[in-house]
Amino acid sequence: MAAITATTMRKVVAFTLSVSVDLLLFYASGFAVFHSVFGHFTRVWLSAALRWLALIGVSLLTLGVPKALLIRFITAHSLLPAVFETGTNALYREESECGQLGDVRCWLMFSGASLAAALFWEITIPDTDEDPTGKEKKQKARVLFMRVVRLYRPDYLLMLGGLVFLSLAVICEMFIPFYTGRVIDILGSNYQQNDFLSALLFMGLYSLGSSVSAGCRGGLLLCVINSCTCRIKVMLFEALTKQEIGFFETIKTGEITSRLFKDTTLVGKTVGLNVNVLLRTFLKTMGMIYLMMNLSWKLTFLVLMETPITSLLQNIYDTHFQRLSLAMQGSLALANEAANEVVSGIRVVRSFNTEKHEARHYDSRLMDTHELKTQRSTVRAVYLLARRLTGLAMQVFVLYYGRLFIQSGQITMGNLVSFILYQSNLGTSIRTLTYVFGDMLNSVGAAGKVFEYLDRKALVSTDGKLKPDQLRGHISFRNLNFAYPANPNKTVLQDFSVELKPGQITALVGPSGEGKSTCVSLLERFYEPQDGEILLDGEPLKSYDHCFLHKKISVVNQEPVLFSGTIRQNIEYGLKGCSLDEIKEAAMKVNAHNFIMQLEKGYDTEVGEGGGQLSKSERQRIAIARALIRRPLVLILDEITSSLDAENENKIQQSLSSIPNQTLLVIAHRLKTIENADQIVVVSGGKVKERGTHRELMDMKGSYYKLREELFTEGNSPQ
Ligand SMILES: Nc1ncnc2c1ncn2[C@@H]1O[C@H](COP(=O)(O)OP(=O)(O)OP(=O)(O)O)[C@@H](O)[C@H]1O
Repeated sequence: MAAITATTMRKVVAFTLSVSVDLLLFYASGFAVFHSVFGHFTRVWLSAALRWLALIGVSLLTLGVPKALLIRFITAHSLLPAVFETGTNALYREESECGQLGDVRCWLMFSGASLAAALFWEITIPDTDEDPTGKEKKQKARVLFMRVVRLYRPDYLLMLGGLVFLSLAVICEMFIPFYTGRVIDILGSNYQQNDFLSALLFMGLYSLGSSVSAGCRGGLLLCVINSCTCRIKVMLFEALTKQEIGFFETIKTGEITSRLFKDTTLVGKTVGLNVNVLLRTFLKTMGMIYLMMNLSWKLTFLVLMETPITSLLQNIYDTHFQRLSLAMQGSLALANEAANEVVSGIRVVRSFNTEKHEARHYDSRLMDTHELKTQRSTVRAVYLLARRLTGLAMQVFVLYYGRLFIQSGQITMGNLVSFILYQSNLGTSIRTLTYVFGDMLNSVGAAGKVFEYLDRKALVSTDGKLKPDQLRGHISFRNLNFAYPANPNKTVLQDFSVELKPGQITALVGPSGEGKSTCVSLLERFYEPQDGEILLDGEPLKSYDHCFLHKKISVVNQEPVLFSGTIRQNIEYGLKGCSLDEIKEAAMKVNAHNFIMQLEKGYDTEVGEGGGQLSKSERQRIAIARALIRRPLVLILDEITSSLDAENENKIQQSLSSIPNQTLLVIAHRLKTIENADQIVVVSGGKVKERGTHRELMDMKGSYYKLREELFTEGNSPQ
């Protein structure tokens, strides 16, 4: 407490001392005697230097080494009168009222302007000493921005048209307040019909020009934005589909979809919308400042003093608003996740009678969002209040000085009206500039995330080129060691070696979770093993062409996945130009033709989302038909029999065993189904525990034998 009081006291002393010293020097420099000794400009600049030295000295003595912001304020405060005076004289060949100094109103005005300038400096130019990464960040943002601009290349012509209309709209818009003031002047003084009509005509023409150009600008630029956004989305989608499976397991689906939907839209906006607004507002601001200077340069200076304060307010507001918006998005995503989970698992919710619990859970998540929304609205309300107050204060100043200038004949009433109209537009423009600049940095951030995915090279490469005319289908797993990317510390396969011979059936059996399906994933090249390799006809799997390989190797998984569309589309999935006869032949092999023909639209029946309108067995048979129609050289069936009844299982087994020279890999729990396999491999703890034919393994009385015994005693008769 005592420390706080001492610090406060020191600050009060420093402030009082500084104001006294500064005012003393400020008044002293106005004395006529100094004027006669040094001349006008020498006196002004000497006073500036003395005040700077004195203020820095006082700060050093009372507060220690002053902070950067304070030094900036002192510098601006000391030098501004001299700069202002010199500038006024150079531009208008006259001495300003403030040039005489010694006027406390001038002192206050310059203090306000200096504070504003120092704050503006603080916001716009980060201290590179304090923030060494600032420069790097800016450089990165610039590179990203240019990359986004290049994405617009196909639409450059449309964009150019949009920019031409943008400039026209701004130019026309700028003259409307000017002619409004002119009409007031004509009405107020001795009325001249011709002048009045011509002013009205010009006003009408400029309004029309501005509206037409603004419409064309908006239309053209929206076209550009839409086409670019669409292009980026497709590019990103393509890049995503090329990523390895591990990528999708380590990154949340929400993050991927957010980049695909939200960030791409933001990137599209970056150039199209923000640059449009930025350019338009910048041109308008410059034009307005020019016209305002012509109406009254003194009032313009006064109005411009508001700029840094507005920017500071906007900056503070944007920071808080964005922070809360981000938190709100996260909390909304959690609430949506809770709702989605319940909707998709509604059967479980109903059977466990947890409707009320889930409703409360959803409510609590929504309350978090609600709280954040309230905070965000409060921040906005405070910001709007502060902004209105600043604007109001400036309007009062302009009216006060405007009245003085009208009285002294420096400005007409119409000019003041035009000026006030420009002033309110200028405030909006400056706020827009600050906002758009921040928003553009945001969009560039989003672009960074999009490019990160676009540039990402899949860890499992698909660059293989090998496409031999003849392939036997001999697969060798050689000393594989593998851990999933999502769980790199757990080795799933250890020194795993197995041969799959052409024309033979190999069965992988073993307890659950021991690594059987992992072999299939590696064979499909979903992942890259950390050690060892998989060879197809003696060549590493990765050297084969991606398309070629997946035509030769087909997989039917435990959980068959169908896509919305017809049965026909699902069977011929990924193949071009399949005839209906081929589709029917594949369906017959898996005993699916009969049930398909009983459906109202036969092969053109829609299967619904994820094949939801079919039973699990029907889905499974269509999935097998989808694999068989490709006539694969290597067919992998991962636990497909669990959802098939005995009749379908027999039929499918007959069909599969009648395909000559096919390498068949079967993973099965129902050991009956694999008794006829040429080779049975027992997998345990990611290693090959036993291998041999059914007879050999039964005679060994090892793991395979035990497995059958267990299944038998559990009532799951292997026979
Ligand atoms: N995508 C994954 N990411 C991380 N770990 C995984 C992944 N898939 C499987 N695992 C783990 O790898 C181990 C082997 O799984 P795998 O699916 O190969 O077993 P499985 O023998 O086929 O079992 P099941 O007979 O039940 O299908 C398990 O411990 C499992 O938890």
